[in-house]
Amino acid sequence: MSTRKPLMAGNWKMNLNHLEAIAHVQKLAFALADKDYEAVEVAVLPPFTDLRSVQNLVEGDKLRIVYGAQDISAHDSGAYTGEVSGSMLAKLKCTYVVVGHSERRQYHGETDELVNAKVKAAFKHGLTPILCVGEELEVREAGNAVPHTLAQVEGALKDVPAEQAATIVIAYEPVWAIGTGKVCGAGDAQEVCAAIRGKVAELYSQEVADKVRVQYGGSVKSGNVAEIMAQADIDGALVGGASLDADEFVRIVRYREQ
Ligand SMILES: O=C[C@H](O)COP(=O)(O)O
Repeated sequence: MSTRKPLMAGNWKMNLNHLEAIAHVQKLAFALADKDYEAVEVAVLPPFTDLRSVQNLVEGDKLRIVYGAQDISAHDSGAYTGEVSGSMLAKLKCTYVVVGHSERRQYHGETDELVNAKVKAAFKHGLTPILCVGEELEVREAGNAVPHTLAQVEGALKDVPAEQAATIVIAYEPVWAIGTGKVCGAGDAQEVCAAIRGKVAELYSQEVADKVRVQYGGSVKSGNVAEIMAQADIDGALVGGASLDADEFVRIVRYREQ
């Protein structure tokens, strides 16, 4: 039986302004009971502009919800217009930061090298990366989902020490399942997530691999989360669209009750 605590994280993407964020987190806090936080870790990943408001709420009301950002600069500081540094996110007491989301890879040209630099920047500033990996539809159809995804894992972890790697969260998100309503079959998701853990064991050790939490992401909803979470190598979900509906996200967090 795994001792890894499941992480249910809501990636809001470019949705909810800071006022909406406050209302949303209040709703989550109101609906979640102590036993929910004991069973799983609940995280929200709002846009940068919401982080201060979420921090004030979480600290002011001592909420057990944690939060993080959706991206991080590979640079520490300086003339990088539009970028947000790891030290800025750490100052806002972020726990997590999403790195290498397929939308960043696709629309902002992020390469494995840049993702690797961002993973290192996150660790440098005491943030836990949620490293996103996963294949496009044509890659899956060609039968290359596993090698494609493992190459992304290896690229992102290049020169990352074992003690840091053991704390990372890796989110397997098949690109074709993101926001499409097409969820990856639980067995297929398990196959890739097990291969990800195997790759971490190969790069480091089985001990490190056993500590790493591997999430599934891609059209997760209350109706499919229980089957996904029943898989041996899946330790949580990275939820996009369904995390914008507080009631639905709470149902996802409570997947064990289904
Ligand atoms: O980060 C979250 C994923 O991109 C999944 O998004 P989705 O749940 O809307 O498919």
